[in-house]
Amino acid sequence: ELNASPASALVPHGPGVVTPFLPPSICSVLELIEPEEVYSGYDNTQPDTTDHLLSSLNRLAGKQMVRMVKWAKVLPGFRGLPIEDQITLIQYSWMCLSSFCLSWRSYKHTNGQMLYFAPDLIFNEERMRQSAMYDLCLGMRQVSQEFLRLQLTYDEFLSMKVLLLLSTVPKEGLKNQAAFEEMRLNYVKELRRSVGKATNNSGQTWQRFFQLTKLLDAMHDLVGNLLDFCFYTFRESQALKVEFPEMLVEIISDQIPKVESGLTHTIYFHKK
Ligand SMILES: Cc1noc(COc2cccc(F)c2F)c1-c1ccc(CNS(=O)(=O)C2(C)CC2)cc1
Repeated sequence: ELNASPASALVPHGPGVVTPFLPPSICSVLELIEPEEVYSGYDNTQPDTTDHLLSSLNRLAGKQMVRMVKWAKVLPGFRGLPIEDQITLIQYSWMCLSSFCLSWRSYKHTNGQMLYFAPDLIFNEERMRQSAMYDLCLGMRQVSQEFLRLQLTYDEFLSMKVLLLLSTVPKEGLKNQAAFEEMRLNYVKELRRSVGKATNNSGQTWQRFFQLTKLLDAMHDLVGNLLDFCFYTFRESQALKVEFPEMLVEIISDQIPKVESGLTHTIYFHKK
C-alpha cells in the first residue's frame, strides 16, 4: 500500500521534537510527474489542408509519446512490472491516453468548445471538418464537455489516466498478471480517494465514482474508432501524403496485427 505511513518512520527534528515523516501521497507524485504541454510546431502560414493538419497531429503525437514513455517509467508501481508488460501496456493504450489528455486540455483551456491539441494547434469546427475526422473530433469534444459537466478535478483526471494505461491487456494475459492486478487495484483505490476528496466524502461519492468509471468505459469505444482511422491513414499514408514520425511507425506497425487478430482485451468497469 503506497500510501500507508509507517508509524516507525518518525524523523527526529532536534531535541524532543519529532515530526512524522509521511511518504508523498500517490496523487502528489502523479501531479509531479505529469508531462508539460507540448507545442506542435504547426506552420500557420500553410493552408489548413487535410494532409498538413494530420501530418502535424502525427508530429505532435510523436513528441507526446516520448513524454508518455518517460512518465510511465516514473509512475509508482509501473517499474515493478516486467519490461515486456510495460511495453505492451504503453503500446495498447497510447491512443487512449493521448485522447484522454486531449479532452482534459480542451476542457481546461476551452471549456470543451474546441479541441486543444497544443497551444499552437487548436481545432475549431472548421479545422475539425478539414481534418477528415469530424465525427471523431465531435466525440472527443463530447468527452471534454462531460469533464466540464462533472467539474472533473485534476486528481480524478490523473488517477483515471493511470487506469486507462492499465485497461488494455493481451487476451492471453501479461507476463506478471498478479503484479499488474495489484497495481491496477491500487489505482482504483486512488480514484476512489480522489472522488472522495471531490465530494467531501458525502453520499455523492459512490454516484460520482460510478459516473467516472462509466466515462472511462466510454473512452474505449471512441478510441476504437480512432484506432481504425489511424490504421487506415497509416496504411494509406503515401497516397494520402500524411507523414508519420518514426516513434509512431514503430508503435502502430507493432499494434496493428495484435489488434486486428483480436489479441487485445479491454477491461471495462461496467457490463455493456
Ligand atoms: C496529438 C494528439 N492529441 O490527441 C490525440 C488523440 O486524439 C485525437 C486525435 C485525432 C483526432 C481526434 F478527434 C482525437 F481525439 C492525438 C493524436 C494525433 C495523431 C495520432 C496518430 N495519427 S492518426 O492516424 O490517428 C491521425 C489522427 C492523424 C490521423 C494519435 C493521437
